[in-house]
Amino acid sequence: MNVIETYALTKAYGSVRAVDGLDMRVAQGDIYGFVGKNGAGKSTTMKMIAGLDAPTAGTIKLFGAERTGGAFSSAFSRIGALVEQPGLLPNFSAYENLMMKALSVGVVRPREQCRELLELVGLEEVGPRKAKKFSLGMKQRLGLALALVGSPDLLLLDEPFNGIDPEETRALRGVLMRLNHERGVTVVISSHVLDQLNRMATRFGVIKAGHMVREFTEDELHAACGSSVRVKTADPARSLAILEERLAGAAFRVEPDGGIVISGTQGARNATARFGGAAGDAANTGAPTAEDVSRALAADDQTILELSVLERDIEEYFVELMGGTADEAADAERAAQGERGR
Ligand SMILES: Nc1ncnc2c1ncn2[C@@H]1O[C@H](COP(=O)(O)OP(=O)(O)OP(=O)(O)O)[C@@H](O)[C@H]1O
Repeated sequence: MNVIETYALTKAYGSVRAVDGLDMRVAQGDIYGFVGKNGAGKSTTMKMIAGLDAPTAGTIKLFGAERTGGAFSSAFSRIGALVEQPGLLPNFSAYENLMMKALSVGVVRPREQCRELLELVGLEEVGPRKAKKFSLGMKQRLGLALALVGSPDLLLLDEPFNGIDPEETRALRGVLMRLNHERGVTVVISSHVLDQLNRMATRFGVIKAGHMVREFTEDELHAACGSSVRVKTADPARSLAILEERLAGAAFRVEPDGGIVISGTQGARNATARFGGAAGDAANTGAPTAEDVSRALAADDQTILELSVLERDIEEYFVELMGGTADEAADAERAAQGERGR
């Protein structure tokens, strides 16, 4: 079941379309990495899904129930959100912060839940210390605990790793993975820093200028980024037909110059559409080797003009989809590390 579905979701601030016709699908049990450059529209999307902002147009379905415009939906009670600032009461302790929220949302046995949440996020020892004295990482973890009050089924986290050091980052990642594995909580995490998402996300959505560029699973990511073989022959259409027949299970993409790229599942449909062939549902069984490709073509006397093995870096792949350059990605990573060091 999909926990989140958006259809042509749009948010305009005056002439700025922060989110522009976004289609998004998050399935139950996903850890969904929502990736995009600064200003791509991640926060605005998260706010609309959390019910903190109303869409200008489009539809949001939560847990299968539709809502349009800004209408309230009971689905919101199943969502925990850490979007923008954690919203802590600075002069209260961690426990008091949690208790206020637990009482305001009517949690049954609030004391037990608050103690359990403090333990889950590793803040059980902080005692009466006021939240304003906490480190950034501790504030993030308390923000996460607040989002978890009421035991939500869906957690929305906007840039949760921003500004926290590597140790805190690891601790936070561990908590999120436990929530997902042990309690089946679906987690959506937005970030422009790939490193953290890469280590935990099971699905990804890449947003660029307010619209979804692509959604894919972890396996599809690795298939797209694994090594692949590129071959150019004198008769690309015939060569493609031969390769599809002899290398069943691989995926094929035809480039504008007629070069055929053989890899995992990515791009299989392009090849099929272009030559009207029948690539079928190619499962990712790993890319065939250059030898496999040349042997298959040689058996049919195809003339090979070029043959090469391509390696693709995961970060480069994301940067391509997000529409940036590797230098920009490196700058963003340095900026994030700077914030973490402060
Ligand atoms: N309240 C607002 N009023 C006007 N423009 C806004 C508002 N909120 C967001 N925007 C604009 O909408 C676009 C998308 O912003 P958003 O914060 O959703 O992006 P983002 O992907 O979360 O970026 P970041 O990682 O920097 O937070 C940006 O151009 C931003 O300047």
